[in-house]
Amino acid sequence: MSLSIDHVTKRFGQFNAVSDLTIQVPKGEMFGMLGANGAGKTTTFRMMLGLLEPSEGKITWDQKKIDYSRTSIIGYLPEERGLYPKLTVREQLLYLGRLKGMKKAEIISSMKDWLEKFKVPEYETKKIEELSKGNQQKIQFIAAVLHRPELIILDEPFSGLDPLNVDLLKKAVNELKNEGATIVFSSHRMEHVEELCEHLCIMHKGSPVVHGKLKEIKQDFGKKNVVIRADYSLDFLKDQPGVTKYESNPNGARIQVEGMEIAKTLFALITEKGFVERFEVEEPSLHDIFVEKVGTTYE
Ligand SMILES: Nc1ncnc2c1ncn2[C@@H]1O[C@H](COP(=O)(O)OP(=O)(O)OP(=O)(O)O)[C@@H](O)[C@H]1O
Repeated sequence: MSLSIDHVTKRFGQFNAVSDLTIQVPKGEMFGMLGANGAGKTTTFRMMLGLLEPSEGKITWDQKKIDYSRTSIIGYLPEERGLYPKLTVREQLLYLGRLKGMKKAEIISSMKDWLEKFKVPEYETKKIEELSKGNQQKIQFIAAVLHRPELIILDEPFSGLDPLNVDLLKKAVNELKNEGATIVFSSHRMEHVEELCEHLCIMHKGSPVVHGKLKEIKQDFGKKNVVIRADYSLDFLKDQPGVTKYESNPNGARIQVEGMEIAKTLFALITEKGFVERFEVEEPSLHDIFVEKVGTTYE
């Protein structure tokens, strides 16, 4: 069972919001959709949910088309948060849980459980309008997963949350994944995706520019970053063959190299020169990969 997006294009008039996107999300995995504003993430999600019809291609879950309005296997956190300000958290979740076919006792028990996880059990009787924006977002997340859906689609779930709440939410999505849910989420922040996902796609102007397994994407890229700390200038390494980027800083330098062999050469060169406090070879970041592929920075 998997979510399959097969050569999907979405046009609004002459404009391609999504162009020839093909993605497979295996069951039980966490998939990250990255992209700057307007890259096409929300449009892709709306098509996944059946809220928009692709202009070309098809999207299926377990080989069937999804109809969000008639199924409870999906949980969706939309980008535009939509809760009723005058209702209490309990009333709001009872209402939304019933729409998903849940019984009152189930809703109450699941709600208490989630409010406890988010460390806000006292919110049950508070009105939505009394909560801060970030806390309303937690309630909306609870609304999306209350009924334990198989497929969870979260549009920018981390945006607007403080670091503590980002951590609570990461814990929550990991827990849902460990229980078997398939999770797709979008983010502007590469580090969230690097930390949480096995598979990812970076969208740029409607097209997938980096796509696949995080580990393989990094391996295939080949290049590595060498981080060196030393109390003398490392500028002599700048023009070494195989050095593709050189950034010095007050404590040393961060150098992009073509591969491990070049890193070893740099190591030999600097140990000849003097004492090295730190020499570390790191995997390239998604940001490095994106910049290389698209020739521009992501933000
Ligand atoms: N209904 C629509 N009619 C016309 N253009 C649209 C429509 N919906 C989206 N677009 C355009 O499609 C492009 C992709 O939008 P989308 O909302 O999918 O991007 P996104 O990656 O989710 O961006 P953000 O991070 O800002 O939410 C944008 O240029 C947007 O203006």
